[in-house]
Amino acid sequence: MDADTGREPFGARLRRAMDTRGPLCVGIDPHASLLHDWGLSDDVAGLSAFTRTVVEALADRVAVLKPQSAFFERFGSRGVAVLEEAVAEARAAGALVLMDAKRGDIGSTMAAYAATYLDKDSPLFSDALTVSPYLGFGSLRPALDAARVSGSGLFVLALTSNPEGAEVQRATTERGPSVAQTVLDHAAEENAGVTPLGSVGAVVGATLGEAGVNLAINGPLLAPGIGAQGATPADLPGVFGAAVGHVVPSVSRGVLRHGPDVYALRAAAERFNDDVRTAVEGARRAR
Ligand SMILES: O=C(O)c1cc(=O)[nH]c(=O)n1[C@@H]1O[C@H](COP(=O)(O)O)[C@@H](O)[C@H]1O
Repeated sequence: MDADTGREPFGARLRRAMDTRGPLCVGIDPHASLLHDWGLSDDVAGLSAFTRTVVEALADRVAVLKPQSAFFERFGSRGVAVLEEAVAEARAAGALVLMDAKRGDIGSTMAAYAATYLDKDSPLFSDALTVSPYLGFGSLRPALDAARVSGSGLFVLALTSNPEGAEVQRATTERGPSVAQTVLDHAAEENAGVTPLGSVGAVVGATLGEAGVNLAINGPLLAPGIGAQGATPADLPGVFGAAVGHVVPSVSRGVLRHGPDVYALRAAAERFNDDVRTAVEGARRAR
């Protein structure tokens, strides 16, 4: 328990969930093409049916569910209402909800985003939030403070899975290290001394081949890019090296394409979890 908040911090809750349920995070990304493939209409009714099915299939068994806010926002306030319901239901069923909204703004506006996702009285209150540090890591301070108060987590974009990210993230700072390394160093400072795992995570794409940065941040490493973007669980040891035990591999379409059958969705998630465990264990034995 955190002495100040009385709530178990996100990092500790995530570590336990990864150890008991497996490390996989499944993204809830209701693409129009997936709604079509599931035989659903591309409207709020289709969005709602899709989201309920994913939550019913997976919230009681995977460690993390990651709704991608954009796919809900595109339907306006009624889409956001579907998102609110999904967050509450997934959390009630035992999944940790990572809201993928990639928020980032100047401090005072960032405080409003923090109130939206990291205040326990907000309708969109989530266990963790993805944030962008590209207005300067310090601009995230209101979110870092709010997360600490509510026992929530943050995942800060460091090296994203898309090829366009490199021109910003691999650029070197005046002090020498890359921009991404500077972000990771800030995350490490936030997590210093925390056990068993800090609550400030970083996003590092599974597609990178080799991260080429120091990933020892004492926090979770969200690894998107598995499945539809071409990476596989077997790539994880090569990308993450000694930090692979802290990796939360994230898959959206690679699991969702197996719906709408709930058993097929469960089987797909289980296969990814098994493949990740095999890859991580193999890397541990080889060390
Ligand atoms: O933060 C993320 O989740 C994220 C970061 C990143 O570097 N790359 C990335 O693809 N994502 C998200 O992860 C999901 C990937 O979806 P799939 O490619 O279908 O597995 C999408 O919701 C992306 O927005």
